[in-house]
Amino acid sequence: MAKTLTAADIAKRAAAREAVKLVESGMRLGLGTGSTAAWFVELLGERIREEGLKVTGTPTSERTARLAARLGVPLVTLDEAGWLDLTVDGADEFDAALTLIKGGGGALLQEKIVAVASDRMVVIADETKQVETLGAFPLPVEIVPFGWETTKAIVEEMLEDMDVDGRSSTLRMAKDAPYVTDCGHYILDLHLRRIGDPEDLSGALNAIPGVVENGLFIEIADMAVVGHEDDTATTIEAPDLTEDDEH
Ligand SMILES: O=C[C@H](O)[C@H](O)[C@H](O)COP(=O)(O)O
Repeated sequence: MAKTLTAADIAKRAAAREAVKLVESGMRLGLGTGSTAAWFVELLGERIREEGLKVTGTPTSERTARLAARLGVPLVTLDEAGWLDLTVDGADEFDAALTLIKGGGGALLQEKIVAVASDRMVVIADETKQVETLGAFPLPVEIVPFGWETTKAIVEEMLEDMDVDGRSSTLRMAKDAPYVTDCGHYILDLHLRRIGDPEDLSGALNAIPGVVENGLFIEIADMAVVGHEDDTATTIEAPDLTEDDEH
């Protein structure tokens, strides 16, 4: 029996359906992670099967790799691809500048590596992800397991000097043990409520030795495709990207 789609599923699928139209034969694609990106992979698989579209996919997580393989999307690693034409991925929040919070599904590090190695990054999301100011969604930060409690304390101390409203953080758990990313790291979720200066915060986080990467994607997305519950989608271009196509 076919699964009944929720309003959110319809909106996510609408965004993915619009984004999959951007794919042309011969493209090397970056494949995002999460429930919205999964719609894109599914619709891409459909085009491959029905139109004989020739593309390669570079997955940003083991989850996406499994899904794409099942749907018949030919997979290559980022190093095999060398560079990507287009990456399509979801987001937990995005603002008018197309600054994103990502990592709710724990894949932020590979997602960022893949996105910056792409000529074009398109974010797909339902309209609930669009915010005026980032920060209601806890900011994921990927950290090294060694000394993680010390790293957590340093991060929280650093937050005292940042333009944010909350300063607590929690180690992400998977049942009774810390959640471990595909790259073997932990994730700290920062409960900031409001991020006044994403660039400042991102720089300060990444300057801490135990921090591997944070979930703020700044000037990486070129376009957002926003899906709506009535099964339509609208697009938003990034306002402030330089002329240079490559990130
Ligand atoms: O780590 C996960 C990714 O950044 C996802 O793209 C993000 O969490 C959005 O996921 P979803 O489309 O399921 O809301």
